[in-house]
Amino acid sequence: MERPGRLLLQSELRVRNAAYDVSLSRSLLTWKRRAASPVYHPFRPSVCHSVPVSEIISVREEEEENGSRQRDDGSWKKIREREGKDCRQAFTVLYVERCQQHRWRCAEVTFTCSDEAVCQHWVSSIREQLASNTSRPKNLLVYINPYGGKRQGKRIYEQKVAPLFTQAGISTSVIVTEYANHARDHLKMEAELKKFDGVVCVGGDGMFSEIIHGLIWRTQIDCGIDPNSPEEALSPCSLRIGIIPAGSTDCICFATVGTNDPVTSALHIIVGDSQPLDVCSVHHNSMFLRYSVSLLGYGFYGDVLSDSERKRWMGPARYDFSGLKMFLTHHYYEGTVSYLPARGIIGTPRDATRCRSGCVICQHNGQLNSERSEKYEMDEASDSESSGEWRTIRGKFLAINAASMSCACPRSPKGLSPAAHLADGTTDLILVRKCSRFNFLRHLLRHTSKDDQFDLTFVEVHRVRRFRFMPRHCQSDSDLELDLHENSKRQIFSQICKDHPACGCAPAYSSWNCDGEILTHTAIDVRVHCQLIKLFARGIEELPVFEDLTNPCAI
Ligand SMILES: CCCCCCCCCCCCC/C=C/[C@@H](O)[C@H](COP(=O)(O)O)NC(=O)CCCCCCCCCCCCCCC
Ligand SMILES: Nc1ncnc2c1ncn2[C@@H]1O[C@H](COP(=O)(O)OP(=O)(O)O)[C@@H](O)[C@H]1O
Ligand SMILES: [Ca+2]
Repeated sequence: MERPGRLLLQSELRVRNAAYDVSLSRSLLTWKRRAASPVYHPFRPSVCHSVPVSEIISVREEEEENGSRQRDDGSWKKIREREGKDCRQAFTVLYVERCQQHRWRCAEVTFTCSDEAVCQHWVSSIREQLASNTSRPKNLLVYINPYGGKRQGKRIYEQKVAPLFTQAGISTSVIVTEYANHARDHLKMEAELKKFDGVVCVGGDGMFSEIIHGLIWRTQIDCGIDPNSPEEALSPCSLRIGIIPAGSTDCICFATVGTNDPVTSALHIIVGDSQPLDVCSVHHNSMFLRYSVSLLGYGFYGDVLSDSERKRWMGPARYDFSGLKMFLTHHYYEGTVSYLPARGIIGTPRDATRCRSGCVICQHNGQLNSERSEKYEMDEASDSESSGEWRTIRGKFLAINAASMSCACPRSPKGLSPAAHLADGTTDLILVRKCSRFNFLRHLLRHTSKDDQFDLTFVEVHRVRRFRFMPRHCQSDSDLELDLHENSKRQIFSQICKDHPACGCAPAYSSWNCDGEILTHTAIDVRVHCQLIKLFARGIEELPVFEDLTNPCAI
């Protein structure tokens, strides 16, 4: 918590009929109960509270009449003045309150005072402080996917989010999508982005993917950069994106906020949080395919996704069903993975430290990255490939996963790569080699326990800036790329193929799961773009372990 600093206002006000010393500085609003009796009272509520000004949602004027509070719409005041009743002026401050498991709630406290001028002064001073905070959004462009998750996107937004935005004085322009890629194309071609301070995505990871595709594309076009080029340094997007979770996995929200809760996300948007995020670009033979921010998975996660798309009617449970099915199917995939290890950075995928709010590793590596790209711009030797840093692994794999963030989600609260960072310019490449069902189950189960899922002989993990994958069936004739249709026909064929090892594995063709979307090509080149986008989030907050000594109440 910040130090209180110079006081802007200090008054004696009442909260629920008790006298409080209330003070406001640029950083803190504090209310401290006046010592009425020195006798210890076990049931007396906490006597001192303080809220960072940055976490005040809004302030509203109220009036209190004989103990019953009324919202001030002017009419009450006139009647009261006419009748000459004894009234007190009041104002209510709405602020962020932290609950369990990283959830935030909107709490409120009402202060009363007998002097109208004092009350007005308080309201205007708090409003002034809020208005001086330039990181808060005033106009938002909201896209709702009515079709994602349990199809509750519209209801979630209207009931839980819109009232909070109204209270915080945020104006919105809301678009309920009518078809897939509606939001992406609207952002690419139509949206008047200058009018907005941010974009809100109500939906799952797939919907978020649409939003970033629209926004990144539009930003590059506006900056005169070719968004298709695999070698171009992309220009970062200035508009922040807020995620209101209303999908099936919602791992981007979970990994950046710590919970999948629409009210918590709305509050992070209102207070104007900012969290940069790495984005991977995926190309096939220099042709742009897609961007990814969470999981790029070939093999197991690709197959789970392909299979689950046909079971959308099951809702989020489709992933468990298809997960079990693909686990039992136990296919392996042959191919070559090449990667460029991330050099000069701090942090490894096996670290015990986690990416948390204000992560110093992200700050350090992000800085390093911008210095590197400046250097490379001046220096022609930007192709690290020529300097021979690339490494190549040929083999048989059950899964090839690249996690640009932890991919924590309710199914696996620590995620696919628990030590991955949101904004360090790298992705964690996880290779699960062909092994028995029993061993693969051990690996999967460790995603849900404290045990290290990488501490197994058939699993390896590398922190990389770039990687490539070439499936074996493309190596002989890479021009003969199979389209999705042919791919699935071959998969059926491979299931009945008798020519596979005795352990029960069947060699097969898979597809890439790219943030929940299936890629149309299997041979891909992936490159991480450090901190290309920003979210209305702050990363997962560290849970407090001891009393904060800078809290004025604790002194
Ligand atoms: C035995 C239990 C094993 C639990 C293993 C859990 C690992 C979960 C890691 C999940 C990483 C998720 C990364 C995010 C992907 C999303 O972009 C993407 C799209 O999200 P959206 O629908 O919101 O748009 N979601 C997905 O691709 C879903 C992946 C879900 C995978 C679930 C796998 C379940 C495996 C169950 C195996 C059961 C074996 C049981 C044997 C007795
Ligand atoms: N109005 C719509 N109708 C059909 N599909 C849509 C619509 N709007 C978005 N989509 C698509 O729905 C898919 C799933 O959306 P998402 O919000 O990620 O839900 P889920 O987490 O359940 O997959 C995405 O691929 C997105 O492009
Ligand atoms: Ca990263």
